[in-house]
Order: sequence, then structure tokens, then C-alpha cells
Amino acid sequence: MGDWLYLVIAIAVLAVALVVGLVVGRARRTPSAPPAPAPGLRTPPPPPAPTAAPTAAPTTEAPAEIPVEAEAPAAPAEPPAPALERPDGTASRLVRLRQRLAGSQSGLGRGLLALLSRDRLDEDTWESIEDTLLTADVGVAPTQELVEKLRTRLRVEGGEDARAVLREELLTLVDAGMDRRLQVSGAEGRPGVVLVVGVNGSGKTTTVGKVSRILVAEDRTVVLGAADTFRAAAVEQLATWGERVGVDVVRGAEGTDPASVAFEAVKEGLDTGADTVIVDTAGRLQNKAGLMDELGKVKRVIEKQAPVTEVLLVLDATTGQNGLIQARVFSEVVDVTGIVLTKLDGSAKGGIVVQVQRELGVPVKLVGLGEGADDLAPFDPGAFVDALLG
Ligand SMILES: Nc1nc2c(ncn2[C@@H]2O[C@H](COP(=O)(O)OP(=O)(O)OP(=O)(O)O)[C@@H](O)[C@H]2O)c(=O)[nH]1
Repeated sequence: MGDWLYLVIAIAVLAVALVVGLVVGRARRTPSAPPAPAPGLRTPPPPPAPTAAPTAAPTTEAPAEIPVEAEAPAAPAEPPAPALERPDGTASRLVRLRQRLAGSQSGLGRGLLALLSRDRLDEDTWESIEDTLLTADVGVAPTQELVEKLRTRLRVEGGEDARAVLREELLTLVDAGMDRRLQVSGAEGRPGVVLVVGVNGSGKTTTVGKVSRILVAEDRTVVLGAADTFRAAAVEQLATWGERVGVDVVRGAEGTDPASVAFEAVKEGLDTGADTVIVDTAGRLQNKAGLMDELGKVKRVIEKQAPVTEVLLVLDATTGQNGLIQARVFSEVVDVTGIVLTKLDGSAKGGIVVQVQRELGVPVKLVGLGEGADDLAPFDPGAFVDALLG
């Protein structure tokens, strides 16, 4: 009986120990509840449960197909459309370019004023005045005229206001009365057509691009015709000018007949109701007959659809007498209606304005004053003479 009692007690103790052990073990495995967040604080969302990395089962079978969505490469993002440039408006352009003009031309006026302000205007001084004018490319006849007038006026009126007298006479020489407006509008619902001519390297293509920016700044719609098909780079250059301001450029492959490109450009201008079509041309000056053939044909073909409203001759101001000879040839081949004098920023020879107007009887309408996209300004005689006088 005593043995049985010991056995029952031992079994009971064991059973209790087993139950206690089980309860403690479960309590350790059960995570405790997170503490309640303090009032006013936001608990960050729990991090996403990590997904198990797919384990590639070593198998000889073909790999299971991966869902298309997961496998398909992301669609290539559309390249962002290039932002269109907003060209300089006329007012800010003029202020900036006047300063540049003054910087390049002030030597001539300052030189003349220094000579005219001498106490005694002897023959040597007048000779120096003539030399200064000739060096600035004013030309022989205009120089003689100016010197004669200055001599007379200063003798009669005295030399107190030499600057005012010189300003007036220079203005007369530059001919402030000429009509310098660009004819960029057509009639009867047709676009204005501007034909741009000149020898290679004078700045034709650049001028076409710059003029288109002036028109875009005035909210006009423009089409460009890259009829300088002689040089592929010129076509590319014009395409870039057009892209920058969102202007359509009609182009042909290298060697295409320039007249057909000009025709297509004007046709597009008509079809789209553009305000102005500007046609760049190749200026090969191989011989006058060839040039006449080429430009004559371009003009004739354009005029089947709309009259040419402006023929701009582009001249490089740094080429002096050479530029004048070219100007003469072009004006015999086409009816030039306006001159664009480029690279005036790189030349102190602003006097070329006077000579070229005299030679051709056509006004300088625009001046190029740098390689920047908006470095082209309408020619303003008053501002020009003021720039000369410094
Ligand atoms: N400094 C200065 N450079 C200019 C000006 N106008 C044009 N140029 C530069 O002159 C060079 C020739 O200009 P283009 O427009 O290619 O000349 P182009 O007459 O069209 O010549 P082709 O395309 O060969 O027919 C370029 O490097 C222009 O940046 C200007 O007013 N000032």
C-alpha cells in the first residue's frame, strides 16, 4: 500500500511539471502585442513583407514561362519634345544691339570729332578727315561730298557745334528718308515671299534663320524653304534654325533643283495659310549667266503661285570693295529690294552702308551684329549715326 502511494505521488508531480513546462514554452513563442502608439504620433506603416526570392529549381525541363508583365521591358519613354525658344522681342533686341553697334563703330566718329575740334582746320587736317572716312569704307564720292559740306558749314557757322553739324551731314549721307520696312506680307490671302540671295559665306542661311525669329517674335507664321541644295550642311543648318522656333522647313535632297524646293515651300505656305515664306538660295557666283539662270528660275517658279515681295541681298561688311562688286552682280541678276549687311560687329567699316546704298539705290534694311540667334536688327539711320559718334 505504501509503495502504491509513493507511485501515485510521483506520477502526480510529473504531470504537474509537464503541464507547467508546456504553458511556459507557449508563452515564450507568442509575440507580445505592440505598444499602443503615443497619442499624436503616427505609426509608420509596417514595411512590406519580404517576398521570398524565387528559387530556380534545378530542372532539365524548359523553364516555366514568366508572366509577360513581369518580363516585358518598360516601354521606352517618349523623348521630351524640345522646348521652343522664344526669340527676343524688338525692344530688348534693339537696346542690346545698339550698344554692340556703338562698340564696333565708335572709332570712326571719335576720330572725325577729334579732327574737327582742332583749333585750326588746315589742309592737313582735312586730308586726315578724308583718310578717316575712306578707311571706314564710306567711298570716294560720298567722302568728297561730306568734306565739302563740312568745310562750308564750319566756315559759315563756326566750329562750336561741330558734333551737331557732323551728325546732320552723316544722316544725310546715310539717307534717313529711305523706306526700310521689310515687305513680308502678301496680298489676297497669299503669303509674303522673301527671297534671300548672296554669295556663300556672306551669312545668308544665318540671316534667314534670324529673320524668321523676328517674325515669330511678332506672332507671324513662317515657312522656310531650304533652296540652297548645293550644300547639304546649309539645309541642315536651316532645319535647326526652324526647329528651334517651331517653324516648318521645306527641304530637298542634296542636288535637288533649288527651284522645286522654292516652289514646294511657297505651296506649303499657301496650303497652311502662313504669313511669310522665306527662301534661302545657293549663291554660287561661278559666272553671271549661271547665277542669272538659277535665281531667275527660282523667282519665276515662285511667282507661279505668289509674287516675291522682298529680295534681300546679304553682304558681308568685312569684305569691303569685294562685297560691292558682288552686290553689283546680284543686283543685275535679280531685282534687289533690300540689303542685309552682316558681320558689322566684326568690322569698323560701317561706311559701307553709305557706299552700297549709293551703288544699288537700295536701302540697307537689316544689320547683322553677331553670331547669336537674335543678333540681327532693323537698320535705323539715327541710331547708326549716334553709334558712329559714340
Ligand atoms: N560675327 C558675325 N558672324 C555672322 C553674322 N552673320 C553670319 N555670321 C557667321 O557667318 C558664317 C557664315 O554664315 P552662313 O549663314 O552659313 O553663310 P551662307 O551665306 O549661308 O553660306 P552658305 O551656307 O555656304 O551659302 C557663320 O559662321 C555665321 O555664324 C554676323 O552678323 N556677325
